[in-house]
Amino acid sequence: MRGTDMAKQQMNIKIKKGEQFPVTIQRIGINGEGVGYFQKQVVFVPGALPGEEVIVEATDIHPTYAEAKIKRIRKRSPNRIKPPCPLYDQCGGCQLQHLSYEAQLEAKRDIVIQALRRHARRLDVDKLDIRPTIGMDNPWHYRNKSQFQVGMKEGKVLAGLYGINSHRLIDLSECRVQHPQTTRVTNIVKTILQDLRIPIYNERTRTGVVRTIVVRVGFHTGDIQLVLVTATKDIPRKQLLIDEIRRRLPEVKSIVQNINGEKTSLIFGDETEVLAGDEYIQETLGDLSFELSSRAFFQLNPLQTVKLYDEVKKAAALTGTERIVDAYCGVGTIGLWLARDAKEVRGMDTIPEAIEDAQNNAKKHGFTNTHYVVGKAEYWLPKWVKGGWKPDVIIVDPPRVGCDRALLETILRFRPQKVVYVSCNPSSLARDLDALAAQYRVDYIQPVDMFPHTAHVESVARLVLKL
Ligand SMILES: C[S@@+](CC[C@H](N)C(=O)[O-])C[C@H]1O[C@@H](n2cnc3c(N)ncnc32)[C@H](O)[C@@H]1O
Repeated sequence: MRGTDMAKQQMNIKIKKGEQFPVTIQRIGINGEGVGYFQKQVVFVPGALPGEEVIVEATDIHPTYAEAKIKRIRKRSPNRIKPPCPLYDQCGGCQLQHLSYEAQLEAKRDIVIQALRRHARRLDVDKLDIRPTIGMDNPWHYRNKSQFQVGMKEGKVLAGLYGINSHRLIDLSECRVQHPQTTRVTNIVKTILQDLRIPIYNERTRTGVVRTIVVRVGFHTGDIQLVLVTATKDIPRKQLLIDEIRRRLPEVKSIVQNINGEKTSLIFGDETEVLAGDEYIQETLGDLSFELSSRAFFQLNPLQTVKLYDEVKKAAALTGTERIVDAYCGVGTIGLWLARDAKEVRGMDTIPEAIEDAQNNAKKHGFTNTHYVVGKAEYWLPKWVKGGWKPDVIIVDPPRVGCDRALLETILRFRPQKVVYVSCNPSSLARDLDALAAQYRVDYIQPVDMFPHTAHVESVARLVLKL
């Protein structure tokens, strides 16, 4: 990311590894690190904050930038606070706990601005309406899903996240950004795995069975789903394991096994089996309820999701006569949020279970104006348009890589009135807005904080067709 961001600058870094020097931090970078300059060379300093003067030591030298660690803070930012989590320095989950929440919100808006300056050369960023980040009233315990890797250390089962820039597993028996139920369930499952001596997967030797414990909680329903991701289909003492989970965690409504035998950083494999209870859990957003199967994407911060979707609704400004596309629809949440105000909603997603959930969710609420299909957005949109079905508003909510070029080209070719771009990655947002700027005016961008204390920022961009 940094390499490609900086590559265009063709800068030759003369800093040497181990060299110590002062840096004044200018801004927060896309990964949450402080970014400053030393003799016009870009330096990334994890843990440093805008306005701080720090003495650093270069740790890694790249062709266009250096990475450095703080040796001493010469001038502290007034926004620096003591990170509330005792594991913050080790765990790689959060990057901004040392920054006050108000300042995090400002930094996130700035991250969006920086990404636009770098990747959206066609846009006059200074003239864009980039709004203050919408934050949370209480920015803790907001995550509805934990995905903790499982490991063994000195005969003890651990579950947690990998440490900063390392593959060392940090055992997290408590986490301040997770809903307390997710960590409680994980802790009990960890004990059960230990008691029953279920083999834990070893990444290095590629032996053992249990890889990841995934727990998803319905904030508004209290439903809990547990997914055990295993490297093999067989689990020694499987029935005993299921019985023990049911006995000690009767509140878990859905117990699922997902099999992933690949050497991959992806959590889930393609095969899923319900071990006990239901296939789905329920969650509600506003007055809509959703069935969620284990592999389907669902926003991780339900309290902010309602604010995010209200922003999408505001940006779409529907009158009831529009045909809309909910591209990258997941379980259909955005489209259903808007369906009452639209003539027709069509959505697509590559995960078949998500589409099945979307269809069930639409049916359950009695929507007859929705239509969901499995497949790539870049395949379906051109097909619909060629077939004579032309949407008035397109909502895209792609994964971090952004939209496929073919999808953008289809939008540019047939020119719907409005595009609402929901993005979890400012860099791909900026790149795609730059492409769309050939035909669209960026009316405004609204950042929303879905992940307090991390460097992630979600944005809703409203684009209107140029006259
Ligand atoms: C950021 S999620 C958005 C989900 C949904 N809009 C929501 O708010 O819950 C991105 C979704 O895109 C899907 N996806 C990834 N690549 C896709 C593609 N090329 N075409 C359609 N869907 C895709 C993923 O399965 C995932 O559900």
